[in-house]
This record gives sequence, structure tokens and C-alpha cells, in this order.
Amino acid sequence: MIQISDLTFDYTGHRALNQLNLQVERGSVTALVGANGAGKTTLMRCIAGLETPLAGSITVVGLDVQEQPRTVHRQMGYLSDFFGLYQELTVAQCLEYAAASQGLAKDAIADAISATAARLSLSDRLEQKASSLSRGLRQRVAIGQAIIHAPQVLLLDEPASGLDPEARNELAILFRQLQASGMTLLVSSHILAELEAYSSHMLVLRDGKILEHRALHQGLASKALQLRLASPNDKLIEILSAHPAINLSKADTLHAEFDFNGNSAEQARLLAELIQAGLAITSFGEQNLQQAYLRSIEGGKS
Ligand SMILES: Nc1ncnc2c1ncn2[C@@H]1O[C@H](COP(=O)(O)OP(=O)(O)OP(=O)(O)O)[C@@H](O)[C@H]1O
Repeated sequence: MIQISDLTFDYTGHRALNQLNLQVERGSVTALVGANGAGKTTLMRCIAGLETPLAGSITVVGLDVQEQPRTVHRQMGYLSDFFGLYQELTVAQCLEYAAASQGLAKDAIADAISATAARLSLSDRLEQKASSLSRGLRQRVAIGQAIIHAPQVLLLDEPASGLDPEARNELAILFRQLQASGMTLLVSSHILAELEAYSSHMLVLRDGKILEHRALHQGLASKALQLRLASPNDKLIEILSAHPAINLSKADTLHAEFDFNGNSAEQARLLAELIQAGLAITSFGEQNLQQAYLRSIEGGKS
């Protein structure tokens, strides 16, 4: 759905993206993560055709972003990290403006507005001015503007920043619905617990390079697991290291993170074996996104 080859982008005196190669699958939701300045916004702006790379190519739905930006924009929605709404417009006018600028036919605009408003639970706000909306509602209107033309790809830069937990949860539900409708999403955020609620893939950037890009929780042959004990046990590392299906990545006497080669039934058997071996396990399961991210970052340090 998105294909990037040898992408390099320079700001004056600073290389923000360095020879990136990437393929984003159709229908996936990719969590774009990385420290401040890693290059997330720059990557999104390049995919959206808002920046001209020094080198490399980006295709979206098979179209070259540099060569056919307008055609690509018909298939793409983009929410910038610092978006603005026209304060004096009503919600309906904001959506109408976005629909018209995306080239929707005049007779299709009214239907697009009501469908988008319904999708975002904004139907009862259509006559309200943007200036009178709460941050969460403004965010919804901005997302509505980005999806009014039913794009195949949606890029969202920090969509949940500044939102309260309830509004974030509503966004997570919305993103899952958009994915279920066949949309491909690329979402950046620093709040990993929130990305975890809806992401299928994790893409870690560091200093303008891809540190890791992989599927999350999807019946992988090798799973990243973690366990925690009720109290320290000197034998933990020894027991785990001796297991043929375990590749230990991090451990002390209380906690361990490791790759396990096996399916869910084998994972259940592993847990039984470890308890049998005398380990008082209080937590056992797949690593969450935060743990996977930290592990990726630690692994990438040199
Ligand atoms: N307009 C600009 N001119 C010069 N350098 C820039 C400009 N915009 C960004 N940079 C630099 O490029 C690098 C990548 O910035 P970018 O905004 O893409 O990172 P980011 O991962 O989105 O960061 P954050 O999480 O803080 O939003 C940073 O070192 C940043 O300082």
C-alpha cells in the first residue's frame, strides 16, 4: 500500500531521514514510534507529498507521490500534528470545505458530510462553530476533514495529544473501525499504551533510520514474551537459558524478557513447565508495545 525505497531527506545542515526502505501492508495500522526528533513527522510529510526528498521514491496505492501528488491525495488523508480549523466555520462547513477541496462532486458532498459526521459522532454538532468545540471534538472534526473523501490511506501525526483518556479511547475505537473498513493507517504517538489498543505493526525510527518494523501479536512463529516472579530466584536465568525454544534477551532474578519459538498451546505448556520447575510466576505473557519499543531502542544502541 505504501512503498518507500532509499528515502533520504535533508533539512539545511541536517539529515532527517537516511536511506529508508519500507513497505506498509494494505489494511494494517502501523504505530510510528521513536524519540523526539527521530524523523516521524518528516516521514509522514514525505509520504503525504508535502516535502521533496533529496533521494529515493515513495509510492502510495501504486502511484509515485512526487510524480502524481494530486492523484495520491485523492486516496490519502493526513492529519498534521499541529492542525488548525477555521474557527468561524461550523462543523458542517469545515467538512464541506474539506470535501470540496478534495474534489468531491457537488451532489456527493451532503451525503459525505452526514456519513462522516455519523462515523465521528458529530451529527448533533454540525451547526456548532469550530471555535466553540472542546479539544477532543476539534480533533474529531480534523479527522473528519482527513477522511471525508474515504481515502485508502490515513496518516495521523500525534492524533491523541492533549486528549483526555475517554477521548483517546474513543479515538482508538474509531481507528479500529476505520481499519475494519479497509483503510490503512499510519499513526505516530508517544503514548504507547494508546497505540497498543489498535496497532497491528510497529515501526521504530531512530536518528532518521528504521530500527525495527514488525507485526505485533499476530501468531508469529517467534513471540516476544515476558515473565515476572513473586520474589527473586537465582535459578531464573539458568532455567530459561536451558530451554531449547527460548532465546533470552533480558533477565535478572525477578524478571525476564525472551523470544519463544512456539504456538499458543506450546506457550501454555512452557508456563506449566516453568511453574513445575519451581518458579513462582505472577505475570507471564506477550510483551506490550512499551516493552517491545524499549527493547528495540536498547538493542539499537551501539
Ligand atoms: N524545518 C526544519 N528545519 C531544520 N530541521 C528540522 C526541521 N524540522 C525538523 N527538523 C529536524 O529534523 C529532525 C526530525 O524532526 P521530526 O519533526 O521529523 O521528528 P519527530 O520524530 O517527528 O519528532 P517529535 O516526536 O518531537 O515530533 C529533528 O532533528 C528536527 O530537529
